[in-house]
Amino acid sequence: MPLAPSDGRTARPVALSGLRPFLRPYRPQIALALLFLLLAAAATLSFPWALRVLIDQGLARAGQDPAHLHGPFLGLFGVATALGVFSALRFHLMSWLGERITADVRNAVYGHVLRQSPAFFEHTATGEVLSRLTNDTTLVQTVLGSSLSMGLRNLVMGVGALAMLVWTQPYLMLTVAVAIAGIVLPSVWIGRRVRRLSRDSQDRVADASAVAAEVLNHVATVQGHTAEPRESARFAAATEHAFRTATRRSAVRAAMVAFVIVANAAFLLWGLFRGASAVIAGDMSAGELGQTVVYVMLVAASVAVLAEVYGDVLRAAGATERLMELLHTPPSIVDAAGAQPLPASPQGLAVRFEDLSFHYPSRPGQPALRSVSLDIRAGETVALVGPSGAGKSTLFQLLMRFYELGPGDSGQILVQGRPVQHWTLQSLREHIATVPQDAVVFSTTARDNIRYGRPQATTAEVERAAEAAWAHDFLLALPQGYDSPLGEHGVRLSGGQRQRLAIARALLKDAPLLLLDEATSALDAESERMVQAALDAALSGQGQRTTLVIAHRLATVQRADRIVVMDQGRIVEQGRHAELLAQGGLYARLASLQNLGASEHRAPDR
Ligand SMILES: Nc1ncnc2c1ncn2[C@@H]1O[C@H](COP(=O)(O)OP(=O)(O)OP(=O)(O)O)[C@@H](O)[C@H]1O
Repeated sequence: MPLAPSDGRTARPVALSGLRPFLRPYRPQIALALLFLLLAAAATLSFPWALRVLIDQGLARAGQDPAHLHGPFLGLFGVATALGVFSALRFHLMSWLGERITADVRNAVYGHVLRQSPAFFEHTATGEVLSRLTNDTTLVQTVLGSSLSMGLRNLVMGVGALAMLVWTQPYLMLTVAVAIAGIVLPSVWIGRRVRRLSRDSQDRVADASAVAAEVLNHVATVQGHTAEPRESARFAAATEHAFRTATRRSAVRAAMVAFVIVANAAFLLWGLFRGASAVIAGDMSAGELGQTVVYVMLVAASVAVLAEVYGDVLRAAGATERLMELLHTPPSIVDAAGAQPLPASPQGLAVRFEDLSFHYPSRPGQPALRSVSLDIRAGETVALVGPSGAGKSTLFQLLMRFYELGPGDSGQILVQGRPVQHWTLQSLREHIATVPQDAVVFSTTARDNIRYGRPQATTAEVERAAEAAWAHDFLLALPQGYDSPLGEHGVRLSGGQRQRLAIARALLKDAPLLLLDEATSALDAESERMVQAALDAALSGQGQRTTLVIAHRLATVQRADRIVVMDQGRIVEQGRHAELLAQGGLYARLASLQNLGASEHRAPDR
């Protein structure tokens, strides 16, 4: 299922309700934040009223000793202090909530995405997921941490100021309502256009980042082709586009600011004029006029803020929708009802493929396996041999349950005599160690890289595994030995070293089933012999573990109890090296073409 485009066009504010489960744990903090919000709003609203009292009862009595003003002014200062304290508390609590809830959402989405099967990542780009985890959560955080709090404060204040107006100047209300509509409606219209342009400008920035990410990942290739000026120009074109879109947005926004200021001023001046006329005519006291003006200003300001906040709320609703979509995509491969943990199997796992036919979900028309039947005893070492695309890795993928049989598939996989789904996913994968063809090195220390499959392993165990995999010496020679950081932000390992590290990792995991994909990449003779020696160690577990190895070298094939030859998704031959050579079939042909028949094997000197 492809994910929705991340433009928020269809989002409605109700989409924010997806966040409800994340708000629930923080109900006390939310209640407290609302209380401070109400207290701060009450303090603000009491100001204009105090102003009227001051003007009418204080200033109006000209010629008196100003000492009687001390009390009211001190009172006002008290209100201002309360306003400051309550606002600060509200601000801090709301920001805390915004950050906390966003962090929770981010962790939940990441944890969930990590459980998705490889098929999910075939149709969802990693960049898309990352953008949701960063950009969308940031949008939600802005709204929860600031816009929503601003909106609520202005809503309370706007409604409060309106109520005070109705109470003190009911006849003015109609005029105020008309004026507000005159300011708000055009603002909402312009606001919508600003939002669209904001979205465009964000997309253009994302385009520029995409260009940069690709180029930086392949910077050596770019420099090798002396394409730096071309790439700079391509990036500059993308940033220029982003700049132009952003400029258009700010121009529209500037026009909107001008309109709001002028319209507000016109409305206020007109009100003041009417009010001043009423004071002169004796229909209204000066204090009442002052109070009314401030209330009207409060109403107008809060309406303007609310219109702006609404835009943010819509954008956050879109972001929430996209995050919830990720969070609510169930992983396609999960434990079956009543799945059992796979019991410890010190003699290795027995594996059986029964008349297995399989298509990858993205290739329903092309079978990757056709009626494969293979019985592997516990403790046996089986070499899989065959041309590229024969289906060897597919057997591994299905054993690990990275893919499940779909509607057009048939047969089954048995582990320890039970269908693979009988066992819990976690226990199944805990019982399998893998050495992929392209060994993955994480950007952490060498020690942690080896410990990846068994994080609780002791230092001595790590070193023993490294020694068996012929990795100890080169690891010791690194600048900080086993503590040297590797990978992207550390030491770069050679292809052969990476493979030995991956073998050490698998040996340390010490699982009853080892799935080994022998690397085909060309290594120099010395490196090749080291890798071969490491493989020997991995393959020496006959009787204690079952090993399935996708083999490309004679030495590996010869160590196997049995060789299974695959072609176009089928098993075409089975037997031992000499038997298969004698048969003169596909194996004999492959052996003469590849180094299967050629490479000799001699352990390197330690
Ligand atoms: N994720 C996938 N989605 C769709 N098709 C796939 C996928 N992985 C492999 N295939 C296809 O399934 C078939 C079997 O592939 P598989 O990787 O099992 O071959 P292999 O024998 O391991 O080859 P190699 O030695 O080159 O790795 C091929 O036709 C391949 O293109």
